[in-house]
Amino acid sequence: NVAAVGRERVPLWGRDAAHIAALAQERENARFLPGLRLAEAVAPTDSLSAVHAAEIVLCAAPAQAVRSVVKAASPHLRAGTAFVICAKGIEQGTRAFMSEVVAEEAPQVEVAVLSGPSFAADVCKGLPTAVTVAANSEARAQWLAEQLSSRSFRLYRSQDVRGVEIGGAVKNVLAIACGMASGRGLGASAGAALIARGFAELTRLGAAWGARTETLMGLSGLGDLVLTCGSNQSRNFALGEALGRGEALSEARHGKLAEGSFTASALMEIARERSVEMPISQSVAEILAGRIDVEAAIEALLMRPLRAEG
Ligand SMILES: NC(=O)C1=CN([C@@H]2O[C@H](COP(=O)(O)OP(=O)(O)OC[C@H]3O[C@@H](n4cnc5c(N)ncnc54)[C@H](O)[C@@H]3O)[C@@H](O)[C@H]2O)C=CC1
Ligand SMILES: O=C(CO)COP(=O)(O)O
Repeated sequence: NVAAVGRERVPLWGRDAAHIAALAQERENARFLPGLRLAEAVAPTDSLSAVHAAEIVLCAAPAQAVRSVVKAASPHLRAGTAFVICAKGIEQGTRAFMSEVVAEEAPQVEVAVLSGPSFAADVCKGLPTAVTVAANSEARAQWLAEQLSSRSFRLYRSQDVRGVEIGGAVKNVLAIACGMASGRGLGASAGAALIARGFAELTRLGAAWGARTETLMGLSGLGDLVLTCGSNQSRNFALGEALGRGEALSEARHGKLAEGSFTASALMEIARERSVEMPISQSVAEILAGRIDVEAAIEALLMRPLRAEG
């Protein structure tokens, strides 16, 4: 809907023809965003060829599906199209960041990343939100910020593509840990400690990839971490909370997408490769893999050797 502000027609592609037809008819997505109407200009379509005419394409598929979607869209994408990744995650198996996936599958486009604290429902209701858009060139990032900003949806520009995608991927894993602490009833102080120590992990990983401190401390890093770790409106937090209450992983998802649960293992692999210590994220990955339970993970974190802060 934000992309529709000031535009006459914005195609919205989805893979499920029946769902797209229902969306076009009802002008509401009752499952994901109940009660929120699609903007007039949004034109649902099940034809990927719609991307051909676009100057800007926003890709909001789940991270593990981005490669297949981009591969299918690639023949229709023109050279120089601004391809804006909205997914937050790292690809399992290849351990690739989303910008790498897009560069491999559609080398003709100009990749950008949009990320930051923004629950879809808040954005759709027109509540004030601010996020970061990163592109390799300053001019491209500025142009995208101008094209996509509205009064309530403010875009800050950046050239730190990797820093922005690291923040989005890591905060989801950390939100699962914060949810677990909440589900276990560990209290608000423990939640704050997890956010601060989690941010130290995010910063260490970012530094290993040359991310800028301003990026990690900005909207797409600390900003999104605070949002996602502090509200069970977050699906990652809600998954952790359910696990913390003792639900099995198979039930705890409640049919919702929790990106951190798919990114955790790949995150641990890239952290290990670059010798980055990430004990909280590691605990989440091990719990999700069924190697330890929540109680054992808490015990292990509390018994870690005392060290200097940093
Ligand atoms: N919902 C939110 O508040 C925000 C979500 N994001 C990110 O956007 C990405 C997508 O999240 P949501 O839209 O919330 O998820 P969602 O679960 O609400 O919707 C995902 C959509 O992708 C479709 N899909 C799933 N697999 C697909 C495939 N293989 N090919 C094509 N389509 C496929 C589903 O049918 C569904 O329509 C995630 O990476 C998430 O982290 C980013 C910012 C905010
Ligand atoms: O990324 C988000 C908000 O910025 C959405 O968080 P969840 O995917 O955990 O719901």
